[in-house]
Amino acid sequence: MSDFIVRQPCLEREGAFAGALCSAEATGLYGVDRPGVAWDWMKQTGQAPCGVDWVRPLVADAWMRCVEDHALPTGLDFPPRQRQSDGFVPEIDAPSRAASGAVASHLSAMIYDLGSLLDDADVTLLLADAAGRVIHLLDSGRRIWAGGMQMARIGADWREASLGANGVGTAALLREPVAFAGKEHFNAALHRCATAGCPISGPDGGIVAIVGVICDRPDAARLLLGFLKVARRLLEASLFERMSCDGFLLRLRCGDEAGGGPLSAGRLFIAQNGRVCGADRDALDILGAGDAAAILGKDAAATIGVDLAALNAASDAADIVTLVARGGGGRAVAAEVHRTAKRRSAPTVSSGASPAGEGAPRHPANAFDGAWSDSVLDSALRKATGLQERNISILITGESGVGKDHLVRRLHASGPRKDRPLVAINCAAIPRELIESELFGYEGGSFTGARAKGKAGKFVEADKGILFLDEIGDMALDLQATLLRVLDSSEVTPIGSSKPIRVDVRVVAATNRSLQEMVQKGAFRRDLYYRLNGVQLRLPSLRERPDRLRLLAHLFRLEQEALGVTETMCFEDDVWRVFDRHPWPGNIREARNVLRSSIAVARGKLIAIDDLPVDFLQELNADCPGAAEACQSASRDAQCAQQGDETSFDLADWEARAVRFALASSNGNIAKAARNLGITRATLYHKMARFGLRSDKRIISKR
Ligand SMILES: Nc1ncnc2c1ncn2[C@@H]1O[C@H](COP(=O)(O)OP(=O)(O)OP(=O)(O)O)[C@@H](O)[C@H]1O
Repeated sequence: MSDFIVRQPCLEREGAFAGALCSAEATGLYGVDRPGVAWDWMKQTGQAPCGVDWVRPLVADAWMRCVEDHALPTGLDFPPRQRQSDGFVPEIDAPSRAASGAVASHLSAMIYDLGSLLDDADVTLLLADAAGRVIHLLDSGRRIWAGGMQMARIGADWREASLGANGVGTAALLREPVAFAGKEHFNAALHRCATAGCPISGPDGGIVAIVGVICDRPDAARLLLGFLKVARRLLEASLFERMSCDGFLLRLRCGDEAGGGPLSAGRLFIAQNGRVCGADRDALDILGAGDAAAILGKDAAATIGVDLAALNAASDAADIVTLVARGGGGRAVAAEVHRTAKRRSAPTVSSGASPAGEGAPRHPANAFDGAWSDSVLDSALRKATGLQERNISILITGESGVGKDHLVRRLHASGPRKDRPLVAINCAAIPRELIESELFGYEGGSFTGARAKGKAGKFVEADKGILFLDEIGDMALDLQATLLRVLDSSEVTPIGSSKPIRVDVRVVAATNRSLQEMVQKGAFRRDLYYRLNGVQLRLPSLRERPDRLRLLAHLFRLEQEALGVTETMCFEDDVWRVFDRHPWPGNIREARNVLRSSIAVARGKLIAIDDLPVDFLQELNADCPGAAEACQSASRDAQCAQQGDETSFDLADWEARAVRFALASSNGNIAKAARNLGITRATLYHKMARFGLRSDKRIISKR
């Protein structure tokens, strides 16, 4: 195709302009892939076409910047620019520095919710910081690009200067919604895709993030852009909801009082000093403020014609005020006025109007605050708290180890019942014959072996608090009927008593089994299922979570703290690759164990693949060559160790690692560590002395 173009004189201007691409119209070629022709020409000549109609002006400008400003190579499939020395951990951490922890995590949670709208659409939804580096990524990145893994991952750099013109990076640079289709992308690696990006503004008008979509259908670019514009409204409205200020909230009405009807749209905040300190996109549109900077931070009296005296009077009299829109010849806009006070604990959502790009000055809220917030957990927690307040039963589902119990504890700690008891009962762990007495209590002497004074059941213990029914799928069928009765009547009758006791409990149930399937098979009562399943919150498995590496990095820090490691440790790049590809059947529980074990076993600050537990490596798919080799080598090592082949394996070293690991995982408990190792305590003390280990947490502080 490229040869063809160069040999076609009609595509190039003659004379003084030789070498420049002529207009597409002038060629008389119709039905050709114009961006494709222009891109091939750019590949051939190393120049960006300028002032011609082969590509949209937006694309031509972006290509020009790529060639002239960013000095990117033309006609290639190139990886995003990054420092070769960058390891995996900096790649994960870097973007979070560019976005406020609170804002990024709030948006990530929202993205998670939006992602569910796109479940079957085969698109990848991402959130990037204001410059264009990915901080959250959802769904089918892998499916779309088998070969594009480097880009479809958290930490990837989508800035135009790094990856060439693309929806996300160019939207960040231009600060406006942008979509690219197929060969409109500067980088050949993106030619199979459509990419779109849309900047998200905070209430103060500054860009806080870019929401982007990638999909493997180049013709879907416009559609993606439409979706993103809707998503932007939702995200910005939700950021506005989080804002608070000492002053006034104005709810604008679109039309004049006579003709506007009940339609109300647009909100803005005016602070006590009389300045406009926040506005949503609708308010900016209604007030004709094309650029947020035209009114944000400005004196309200001077810009929209309303002063503090008018606001005070209107809010006292529950009256409306009239604002003057800047555009449309000073059109009058009616607004309700509400006095507001700053929520002292509210996280700031201020973004600062920091321009995209490296080295741009940043508002303090955009600086990395070191806090990691689990967007999945936060989103579930938000939903659960609302449901709890409305007395709706919550059923938490998800594989073993995904954090169902953890979620309930967080829900209790942060919810309205935090000063009341949280009573957990594991329905799988209590013998069938005892569960009724455990749940409902009994009167003294009501059965053989019963305490003389009787016992209050879990329902009574949990009165005014939360009762957590874990592993509910394991409850016997006949008991399910009794449980349903109690839930419906809010009364329990202890065994041996005829006096019902009224209880006020919020019930949260959890299971890793499919209750729906159990209902179909008749193993779980349908009526109880509906009673418990007011709303179902499904926690995803670790392998499904696009942010798993960030979560692992966070858990890694937690484990180091728990083990009292004082020096900062990190993983080799290969280890992160293994973590990324691992199926994690034990989910977060497994992750914490693996991280703890590798910290304990590692000999230096850098943790390598052979510091990972062998069984963990064995769980890996064979398609992860590095890990498979590591796994083989670890198994070989273990075999050699068993066979006493000291030429290829240092047995003492292996033994020392095993001892350190056993001590760390038993938290310094000698008896437990010895049991786990299958040796006596005396032998363990002997070995500890030989390896210079102590029984407290300091054993794992690095040499
Ligand atoms: N978001 C999280 N941050 C830190 N630790 C977590 C998180 N979620 C879970 N964990 C930890 O992972 C381990 C397993 O979590 P949890 O017991 O809540 O899982 P589960 O889904 O209830 O498992 P099971 O179904 O087997 O009972 C616990 O040690 C818990 O503290």
